[in-house]
Amino acid sequence: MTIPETTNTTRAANPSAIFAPGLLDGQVVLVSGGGSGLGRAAVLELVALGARVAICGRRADALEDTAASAGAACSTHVCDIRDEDQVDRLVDDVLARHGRIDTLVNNAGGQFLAPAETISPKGFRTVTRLNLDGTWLMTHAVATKAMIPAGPDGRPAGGKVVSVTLSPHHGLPGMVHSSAARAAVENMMRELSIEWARFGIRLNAIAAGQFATDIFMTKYPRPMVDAAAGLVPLGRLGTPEEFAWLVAYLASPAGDFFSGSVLTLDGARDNHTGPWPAAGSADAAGNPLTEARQTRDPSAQAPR
Ligand SMILES: CCCCCCCCCCC/C=C/C(=O)SCCNC(=O)CCNC(=O)[C@H](O)C(C)(C)COP(=O)(O)OP(=O)(O)OC[C@H]1O[C@@H](n2cnc3c(N)ncnc32)[C@H](O)[C@@H]1OP(=O)(O)O
Ligand SMILES: NC(=O)C1=CN([C@@H]2O[C@H](COP(=O)(O)OP(=O)(O)OC[C@H]3O[C@@H](n4cnc5c(N)ncnc54)[C@H](OP(=O)(O)O)[C@@H]3O)[C@@H](O)[C@H]2O)C=CC1
Repeated sequence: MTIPETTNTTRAANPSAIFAPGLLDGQVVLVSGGGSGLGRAAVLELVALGARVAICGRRADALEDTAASAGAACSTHVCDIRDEDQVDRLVDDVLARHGRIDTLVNNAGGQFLAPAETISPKGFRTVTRLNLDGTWLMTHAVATKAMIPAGPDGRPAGGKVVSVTLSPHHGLPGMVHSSAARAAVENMMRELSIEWARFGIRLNAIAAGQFATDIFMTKYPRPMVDAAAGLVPLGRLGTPEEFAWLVAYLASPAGDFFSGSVLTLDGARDNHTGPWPAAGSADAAGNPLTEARQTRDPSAQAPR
């Protein structure tokens, strides 16, 4: 029998640049896709703040690599989140190892870029299974095994779920499958935030804009990657650390009143494409065009 650990006594090498050490002492967080990119950054931040973190993904080597940086507070679990039996086993293993799950971070996901008319039924299913079904399987298993059952005080243990989705919300051309699946995940979080409030479970989504992870920089066609920052009003891609800080914030007591929210983290990409003023909206000096004030003709005023 594995004796559950209670504290993270081995702090990660790099302290948080934002939060106080010990902010998440005693917490256990499960991060899917913790072996790379945004998930890995979240793991390192959570461990730095005192949490014990379980990470899952399909590639053992990627998970081990993150664990080597995170230290003894991080356990690795090979699991394909699309497979119900593997997800069941994962959650059992994490509970056996750590004794509880306070926060689930549904970060595992992805898609391929292709014109909608070329996407086969299998291709569409592949992406929706990963992003929607996988997120549901993880959320349901963690809720029913760790958060709805009674905690030490006899009441439901409660907990938090943070699911990664996608900005812009108005559709990302070439990603119809993912645009559809992420919208569904956001509504899943909203719906469950109502149903499961009675168990003390808070569920939110982080709609990530474009972030400079290794895979983002290498998977997609170069011209698109090069153009991406220029489409963001703030003029740059997000950093994985900025994502990790928001995850840590939500996991902390400061996040306790967030539920059913979609937090868009995208440098304003959801609201406008590109810098402002846009082409055609600036004067010769580059300032936004302004309409001339209307001058009122007093003689045209209606008699009292
Ligand atoms: C000027 C405009 C600028 C725009 C700037 C922004 C542009 C980009 C914005 C991006 C925003 C989002 C970014 C991110 O999410 S970055 C993180 C990405 N990470 C991942 O995607 C990781 C996970 N991904 C995967 O595992 C795979 O990509 C996949 C989702 C496909 C799942 O892999 P799996 O191994 O399960 O699947 P298969 O490879 O076996 O494929 C199964 C079937 O899927 C179809 N398919 C797969 N790839 C393609 C492809 N490239 N084109 C078309 N169809 C594809 C196909 O039907 C496969 O079956 P078959 O092999 O039998 O044909
Ligand atoms: N980077 C960006 O600009 C944006 C990213 N996102 C989303 O944020 C999340 C993280 O992205 P990012 O870090 O950039 O990309 P990564 O590809 O590095 O991260 C995806 C992670 O998910 C894991 N994963 C994929 N499929 C499965 C599966 N079936 N079962 C278990 N784990 C799986 C991968 O591990 P493994 O391959 O070992 O299974 C990988 O660690 C993804 O959901 C992504 O789509 C959303 C918007 C923008």
